[in-house]
Amino acid sequence: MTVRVGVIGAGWIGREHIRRLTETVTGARVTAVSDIDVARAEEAAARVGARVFANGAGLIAADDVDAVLVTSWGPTHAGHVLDAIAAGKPVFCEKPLATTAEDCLRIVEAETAHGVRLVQVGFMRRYDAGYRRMKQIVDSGRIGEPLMVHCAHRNPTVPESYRTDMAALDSAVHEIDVLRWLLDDEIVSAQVVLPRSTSKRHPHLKDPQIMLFETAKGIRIDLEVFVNCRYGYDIQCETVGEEGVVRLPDPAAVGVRTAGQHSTEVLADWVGRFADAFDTEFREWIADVAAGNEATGPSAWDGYAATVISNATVEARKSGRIMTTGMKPRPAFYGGGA
Ligand SMILES: NC(=O)C1=CN([C@@H]2O[C@H](COP(=O)(O)OP(=O)(O)OC[C@H]3O[C@@H](n4cnc5c(N)ncnc54)[C@H](O)[C@@H]3O)[C@@H](O)[C@H]2O)C=CC1
Ligand SMILES: O=C1[C@@H](O)[C@H](O)[C@@H](O)[C@H](O)[C@H]1O
Repeated sequence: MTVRVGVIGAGWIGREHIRRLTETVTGARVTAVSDIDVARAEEAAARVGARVFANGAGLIAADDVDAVLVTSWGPTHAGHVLDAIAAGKPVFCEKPLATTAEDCLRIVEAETAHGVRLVQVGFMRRYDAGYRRMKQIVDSGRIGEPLMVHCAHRNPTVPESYRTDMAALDSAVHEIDVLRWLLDDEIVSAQVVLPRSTSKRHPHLKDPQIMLFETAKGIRIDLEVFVNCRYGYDIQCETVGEEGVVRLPDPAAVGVRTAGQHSTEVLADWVGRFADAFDTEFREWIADVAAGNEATGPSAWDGYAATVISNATVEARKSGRIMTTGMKPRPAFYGGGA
């Protein structure tokens, strides 16, 4: 069966995913596109022979849309995801699932009432080969019980529209999700320490930031988010256990020896760094939809958890205090226990 996908939001990542579903993933076809910028929707749709819809609701209701991909701006996600659940259609939502905990919980409640998992959230790092290998090693017990995790999330630059809160909401949210998954543990508190800001930032921005998280088992995580590091897009992660250390590999790159130096390339952005992870993420999603299976990737509950923790991180920075996340207990529908 070819899965007919409708895409809401034809911006940067929407166009990337339309290309991916058309050229890289087998068993999928983009049949519908909607964007509040109609010219953008028309251009993206014309490339793949899809129909253009004036709004997300019309696209979700269309007979030739089997599954929905939401790649619009964060604050619009909840409405589209809720419409897809109401229509009983699988929906892949780019991060964040929703920008408020309340909206995430509305989605969780709607999906639970529906009774089958329809929602998958776009936390693609869980599909990265390096993170997957790290998880195998942590789970195998080879490094003993994890005690600490040291991470860095560096972007070369960000646009002027990037605000200080986005270091947590837009960037660190990826570590927040992938570390909950890697450690099979919950983040219970957040703190933010602000070093001297780089002179290379837009004046309104606090950059870099050091985020400190504690998990329910007492594991300590330190995360440097530095979005004007200039030199490239660089994601680092090292888990320290009682008997060893496991470190995320750098992406494969050839070594160049010339002019008295030995160098390897640092990638420029998340598009290249996580290209393979995005491909795997979509292959698995399409395979699940085609087989009529429940969604198996990051769930609406994971989306809720990431939003709660990233919002607590923003509050921690603003207040200068350690903030507990105040997360609700995980419902049985999402694998929670008594
Ligand atoms: N997984 C990842 O690594 C990444 C995820 N993202 C996420 O993807 C989403 C989109 O990001 P970008 O593509 O960078 O933004 P963008 O601004 O390039 O594109 C968003 C598009 O959505 C459209 N749009 C906004 N509201 C809409 C609505 N209600 N209905 C239809 N279209 C609407 C806009 O006109 C725009 O064309 C964000 O939630 C962002 O956090 C973005 C980059 C990387
Ligand atoms: O999601 C993403 C962007 O929105 C964000 O701005 C970047 O910092 C992340 O690395 C990227 O994966």
